[in-house]
Amino acid sequence: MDSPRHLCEIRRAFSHARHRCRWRTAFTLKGDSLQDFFPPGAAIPDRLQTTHLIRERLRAEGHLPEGYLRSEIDASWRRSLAHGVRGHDDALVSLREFGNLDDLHAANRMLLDAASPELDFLEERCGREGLVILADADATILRVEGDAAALADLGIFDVSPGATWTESLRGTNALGTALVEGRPVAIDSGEHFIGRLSRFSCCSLPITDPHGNVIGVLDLTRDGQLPILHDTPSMLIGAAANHIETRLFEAFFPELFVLAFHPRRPYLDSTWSGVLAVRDDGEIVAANAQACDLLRLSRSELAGRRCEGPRELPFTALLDTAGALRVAALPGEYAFRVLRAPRRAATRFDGARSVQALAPNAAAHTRAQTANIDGLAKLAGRQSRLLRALQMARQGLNNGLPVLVQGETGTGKEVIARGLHDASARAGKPFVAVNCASIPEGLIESELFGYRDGAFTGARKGGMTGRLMQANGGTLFLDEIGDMPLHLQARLLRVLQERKVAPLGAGEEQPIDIAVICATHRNLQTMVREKSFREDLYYRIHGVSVHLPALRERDDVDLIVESLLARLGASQVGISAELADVFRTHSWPGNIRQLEMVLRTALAVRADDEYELGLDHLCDGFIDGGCPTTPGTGSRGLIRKHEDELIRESLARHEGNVAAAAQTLGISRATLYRKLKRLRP
Ligand SMILES: Nc1ncnc2c1ncn2[C@@H]1O[C@H](COP(=O)(O)OP(=O)(O)OP(=O)(O)O)[C@@H](O)[C@H]1O
Repeated sequence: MDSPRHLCEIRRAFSHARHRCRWRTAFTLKGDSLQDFFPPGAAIPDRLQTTHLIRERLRAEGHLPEGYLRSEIDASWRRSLAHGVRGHDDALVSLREFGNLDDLHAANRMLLDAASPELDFLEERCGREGLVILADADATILRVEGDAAALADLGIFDVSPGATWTESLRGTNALGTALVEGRPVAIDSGEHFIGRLSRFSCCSLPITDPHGNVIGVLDLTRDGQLPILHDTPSMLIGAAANHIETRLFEAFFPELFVLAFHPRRPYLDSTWSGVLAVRDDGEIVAANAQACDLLRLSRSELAGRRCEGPRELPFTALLDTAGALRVAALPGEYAFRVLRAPRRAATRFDGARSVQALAPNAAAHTRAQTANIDGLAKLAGRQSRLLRALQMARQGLNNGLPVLVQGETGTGKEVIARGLHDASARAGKPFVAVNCASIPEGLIESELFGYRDGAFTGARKGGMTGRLMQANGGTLFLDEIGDMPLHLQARLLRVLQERKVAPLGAGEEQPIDIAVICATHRNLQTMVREKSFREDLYYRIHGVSVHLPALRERDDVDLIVESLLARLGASQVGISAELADVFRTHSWPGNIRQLEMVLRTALAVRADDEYELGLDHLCDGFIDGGCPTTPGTGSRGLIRKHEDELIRESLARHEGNVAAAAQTLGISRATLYRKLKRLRP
């Protein structure tokens, strides 16, 4: 029940907050009582008072009163609570320092390079007011500019490269919350979940790559409350994020034209202009959010279209005879500027040039020698055989050999495929995963090969770029290759041999440059003997083979538990010796995925102040007869039941939004769709 006195206090502070004026004063948060933070007689900011009282209430009564925080902050505080973050005492929040800063920087080289000029500029303009921070897509800080020492004296001592600021670890904070929300977020002083951060305000903007994937976040953190109106620093940081995204177009597509356009010429250099990456022949490969808004088409609708005139798009883009891209808009429609022409002198689009231009260049290759190789070592844990196989696979990929990853379900095949891509010369290029088991049979062909406008009844207007072409220049990961229908195996074989793709309904073939990783839990040799898998395709994809051991065969379950707990935002939690023993000897039919579910369940049932998981946190019958340890029997059923409940819960929480539910569950959308098939009556 609400305590009337407490509610009254919060209401009073809340109504002051509504009418507050711009406030700025020096204060230091040290103790537990709000009065301790201010010199006698100093004005206490209203929002800080409100949030302080709410935090007190939460501590005393264990629940968050409704209706006092802004709705996005309220939602974030509730998520913070669900993650077990403690608003008053974050002494136990350890810094999840990235093991090796060189690795962290190598893994984010493209983002760092694109952001570097903006960070220097922002430091000059806003460095005295606070900190300018760039973090990666996991909220791990890459670079900090500004007077970090001054802010450290005031209580933020853990803002440094390598420190992770996910919401699950540190509660509501602009960096972590902007990544969860996928949009710009401002956190005003006391709105931080952890009391220690109350005197600071931050605004963060996610940074997306040209395909629309969030790859980082830019943040401005200042002492004191947020100004009511957008002030110069907040506007500068918004423009900076935009410039970084445009520069990423140039870094992502060195072989393409990058164009800016806007209906009004003076706006061409502004943050409102649309940006497109366009091939020599006018085909659009990528578009920024503003381009989508201006043309009223989504990214996927734009990709693959040609700028061919009024019926397609209101402009044309073609090479002239001198090899320069000429863009012409309908009269009065758009103004254009070519931001960057391809590095090589452009010639008319032809297969030979295209493949050459898309092949990994020497610089990328050198980068890949250093980038993320440690990531593979981490994935291999203490399995020296696996590490050797992964090193061979990486070399194989760099030399154009396909890699086949085999292992039982849940052993981490997709994780390994991504790790190999990240450690290869194609790191930073597209990694396109296709789950051959989750796409309806009738759609696999169009999904893989794409189609031209009008290729078949019901085809999307403007056609669609297939997954093979989307992976051009990068890596194609064909998961569950054993489930690919026979007739498509023949088409895939042809693509792998000829390195050319013809979208459905198109006569001409386009050259393609991809590295290929396939994975399966099936025994392909048996399938070849039974004639359900083509022998020639088997030998074509079986370049370097990586066999992933089942969890019961691994002697480093402890390392995997550690990495899973960290990923679940519970790196401060450990496991008891007895539980470690049980984990080591269990047969784990569902492998790492099953272990992850068990840990998720155990974390969910532990009390807030418990930092060691023990046998008591296991589901009933996990150890005794109720959870037998032989594969394929009751244990799988029990784990499945928990898994199904988590899936239903997550879908309900996200009102049926599969992408959001998959993100919360930490699985890919394709995996969630596959699991949903099982849930259907
Ligand atoms: N080395 C690892 N450390 C920690 N977690 C891991 C590791 N490998 C895999 N995982 C986690 O285990 C789960 C299953 O991994 P993944 O989907 O890659 O397995 P899979 O073999 O492809 O599964 P399936 O056969 O069902 O497609 C994922 O949640 C993944 O993040």
